[in-house]
Amino acid sequence: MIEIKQLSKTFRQKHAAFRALDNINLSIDEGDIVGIIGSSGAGKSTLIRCVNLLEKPDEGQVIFRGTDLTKLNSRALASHRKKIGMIFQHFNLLSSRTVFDNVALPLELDHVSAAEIEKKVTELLKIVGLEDKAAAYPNSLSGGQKQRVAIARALANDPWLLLCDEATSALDPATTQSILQLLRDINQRLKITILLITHEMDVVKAICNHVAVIDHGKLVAKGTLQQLLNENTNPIIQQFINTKVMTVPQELHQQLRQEYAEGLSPLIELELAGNISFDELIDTVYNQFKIPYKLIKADIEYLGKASFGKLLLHLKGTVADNEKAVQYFNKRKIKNAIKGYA
Ligand SMILES: Nc1ncnc2c1ncn2[C@@H]1O[C@H](COP(=O)(O)OP(=O)(O)OP(=O)(O)O)[C@@H](O)[C@H]1O
Repeated sequence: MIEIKQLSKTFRQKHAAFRALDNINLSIDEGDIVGIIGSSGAGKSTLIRCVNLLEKPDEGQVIFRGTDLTKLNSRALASHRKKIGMIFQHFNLLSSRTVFDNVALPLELDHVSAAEIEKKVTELLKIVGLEDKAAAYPNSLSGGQKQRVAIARALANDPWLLLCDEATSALDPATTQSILQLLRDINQRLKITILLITHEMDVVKAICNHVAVIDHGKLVAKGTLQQLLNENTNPIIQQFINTKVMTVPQELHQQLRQEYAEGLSPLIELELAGNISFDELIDTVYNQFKIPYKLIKADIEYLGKASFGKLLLHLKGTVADNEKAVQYFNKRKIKNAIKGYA
């Protein structure tokens, strides 16, 4: 569907030049939902904007269904661009136009007849679940509804590819889920390929079948999420999973001693990085080492049989048994840190 080949982009300012994309190679298959992740400033937006030539790359090719977009004149490019829809974090709707007229805009610009516009917009509003809002103005809509309007507008020209630039970042978690569900439906029912940028693990987990990681303008990893997580070497992916800090609950924190003393038990933080499941870990601690424990906190993501995330365990075994458990964690390469004794 899309092949990005040796793509580079340098922003030149008066006294400085900044290489935002450095020799990116990425191919996206028909029907894929690909997520691009990376730290702030890594080049994600620049990459997605280069795909539809909103940003002109200095070098490289963007081959869209066999045509290199970088080689087209502006007229031919405009015609190919119709098959690439785009949605944005802040929706970019026209506040002076109704929902219907916002969705109709690309069709009006394409000189489609009024009757056809009526039919198409009605159909699109139905797809995004906003049939009853056709006459409303954007200001009267919720964030999720605004994004639905933007999605309907992006679908007006029956695109093959939909680019999403942090499309759910301004939405609450429940609305995010409903927009992701809509994007998944669009992908499956309308067979539209999706390329999205996100900084949210949940978005990748919910809908992406492939992930590309960008760092300082370079593509540093690509594959299924499972593959990338299993590789377990990429600090950006690790950062992406383990963003949450495990704070010790206040009451326990007050009892916590830094040094071991008789009668105290270790409070241990464990980091699961896909090499063991949460269930196996707990089973080993309890059934194999016979250590009674208290699970203080857990922030775990499940992906197939693997688990990712952090947990706080208060191990209440004998000193020798607790020590055996720590040796086991080390052997299984499970990062662990004793936060204190209580
Ligand atoms: N028009 C521009 N002129 C100069 N520098 C730019 C321009 N656009 C982007 N940059 C720089 O290129 C780098 C990559 O920017 P980009 O917006 O692609 O990053 P990003 O990964 O999308 O970041 P974020 O997650 O914060 O949106 C940044 O250092 C940015 O400052």
